[in-house]
Amino acid sequence: MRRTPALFFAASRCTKLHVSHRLCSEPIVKIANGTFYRQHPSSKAAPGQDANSNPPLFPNLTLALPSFSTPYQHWAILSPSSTIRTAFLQILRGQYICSPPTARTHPYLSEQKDSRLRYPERAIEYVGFDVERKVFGGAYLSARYESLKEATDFTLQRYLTGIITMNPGEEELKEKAIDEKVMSKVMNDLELERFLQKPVAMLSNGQSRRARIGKALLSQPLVLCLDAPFIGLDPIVSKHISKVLHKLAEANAPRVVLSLRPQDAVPDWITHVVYADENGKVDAVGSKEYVFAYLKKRYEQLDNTDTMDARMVELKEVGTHLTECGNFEASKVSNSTSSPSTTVLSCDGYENIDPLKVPTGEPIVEMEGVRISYGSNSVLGDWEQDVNGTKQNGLHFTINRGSRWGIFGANGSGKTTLISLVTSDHPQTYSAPVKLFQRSRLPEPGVPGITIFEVQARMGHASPEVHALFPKYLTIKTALKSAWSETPITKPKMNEQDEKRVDAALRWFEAEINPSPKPNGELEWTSTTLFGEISYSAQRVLLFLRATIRNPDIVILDEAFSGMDDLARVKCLLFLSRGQSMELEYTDAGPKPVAREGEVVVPGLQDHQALLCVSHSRQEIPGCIRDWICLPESGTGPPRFGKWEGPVELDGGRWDEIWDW
Ligand SMILES: Nc1ncnc2c1ncn2[C@@H]1O[C@H](COP(=O)(O)OP(=O)(O)OP(=O)(O)O)[C@@H](O)[C@H]1O
Repeated sequence: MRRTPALFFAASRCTKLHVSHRLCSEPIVKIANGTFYRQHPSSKAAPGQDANSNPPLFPNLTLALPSFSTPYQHWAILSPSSTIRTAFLQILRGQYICSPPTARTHPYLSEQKDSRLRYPERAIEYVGFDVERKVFGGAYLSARYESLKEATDFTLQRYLTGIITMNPGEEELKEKAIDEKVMSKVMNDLELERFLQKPVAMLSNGQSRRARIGKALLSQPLVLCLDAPFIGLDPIVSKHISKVLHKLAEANAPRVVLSLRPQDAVPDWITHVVYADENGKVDAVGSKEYVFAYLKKRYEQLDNTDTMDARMVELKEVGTHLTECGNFEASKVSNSTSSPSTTVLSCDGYENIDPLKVPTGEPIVEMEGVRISYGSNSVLGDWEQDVNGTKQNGLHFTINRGSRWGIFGANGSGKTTLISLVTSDHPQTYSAPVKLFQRSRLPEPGVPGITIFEVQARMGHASPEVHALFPKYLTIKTALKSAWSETPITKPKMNEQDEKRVDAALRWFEAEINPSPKPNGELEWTSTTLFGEISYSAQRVLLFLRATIRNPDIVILDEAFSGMDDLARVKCLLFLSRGQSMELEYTDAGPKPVAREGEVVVPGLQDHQALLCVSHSRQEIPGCIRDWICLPESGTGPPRFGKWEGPVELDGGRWDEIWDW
């Protein structure tokens, strides 16, 4: 797909038309026919580095981000690739090499009296949400729950002010003092006041997300670039944050630029969009209406073509998901059901009403009246629950072999806390009424307690916390093999069949993991490429494989798909359910699972396994989930439980049940 000169003309004309009464105010960022590179385009590839590892990004980009405009201009970058989205935001802040160098300027910044704001990287703040716990010092789940605080466990208040030394001197306090009015406005807007005295390591994902936006706002930049700000936020908080951002953007305090994934609903207040493909080529840029009309047209043209590749499918999805209430899955189902002869399958191979029931076995996790609180703050189980017709205190929750659970609830409702009781990372697993594999952590008369090693050997766990702490210096192969070891850095205990599984999975996912994939099936790259060298999305894919490849008794996927590129996520979901027995075929109706001939070294989920999945995004819910629990916000009653007869992807009503809409 090419960007045409006509398209560019239309886009720039539209940009100009929208800057009406303040025509004289200079743009904050102006790019005129610029092409960008990670390294200097004339620099030679380092030994061992692929010569194509420095491709041109956003070739011949023309764009102006106004300092003021009437009507408003609020920009977003949309791309299926997280790397491209991030690169775009960084380019706005003066990062990456621009060719020719004069093609990118920041005219409005040179007018600034405050010298700090004359530098693009200071005037234009970037907040990315990759591996965010690391920013907060990084703590494994167990450490998050220890009551003794470490020196790095500074409070949210200190994090926000940047005063993180043990005994700050007067000078530091003065230098970092924040205007009270600014502080209280930001705290108010982001609803952060009640967490100010909490150590940052203890904040939930959603809370820490808001904290990071808050910190960026306190430095009072001219522009705030938010990279995938809605990942991991529950739908209600997402809406709230979106409203807050809209208000800030309207006041130009600061201007806000968002990066969005194709499956994200584009907030209604976004007026201008850059759509770039996964190689960094801009397909369309300009007003939202213009870009969407363009994508829609492409979408309709695609409807008449037979050949589809992954990129076309991606574009098609974007073209059908244009507004905040866009729901392309629903339209896909209603379109497809018009032909009764073909059975519609979710992208991971499930029928809308799934005729196959996985037999459930004995309980492997039993919670009978769990209540977790910190001091006077109860975070889980502060309710009366109906258990077989009688009211009982605390959380009563049983997970059987073969069951597939979705664990939902608003940000801060206790999902990760619940998971930490299952993984035994929470110190209160010892005292709380929790049984794992029918044994308590502490010995009981005649029954030895279950050890942490035994528990963790029987589970596979992928989550943002695991990701944040995963050693970046391991090779891809060692990282995956660590599924068979007690910690990522200890020697795995594997047999020949296990080794075969590792190779099969890495071959299967080479396109998603290897930064320079070669379709020759060789695996040398897996021993020469490091975990830290692959993209964020690729790291997520690898950690997903690490959690599932052994077919352990319990698979825990806590926000495991968030941050994965779209097509990688779809492929992982299919692999989770079907292993190598099915593959994706790209058709004009989207990616479609089809049976595959050939040896299956890695199968999908087995009957002896239980699956626990936590996510806020409908696209990330595996099609096999049949039971769900929705945890309440503190003080609002017991959790709600429900069942689905088929994949949530094929019926939007199932998703609405959870959020009680
Ligand atoms: N060690 C701790 N001390 C005090 N409060 C804690 C501690 N750990 C977690 N919390 C609080 O417990 C509540 C539940 O947190 P949890 O991370 O389980 O929520 P969550 O549902 O997973 O949220 P999210 O969707 O945002 O990830 C939050 O309010 C969090 O701040």
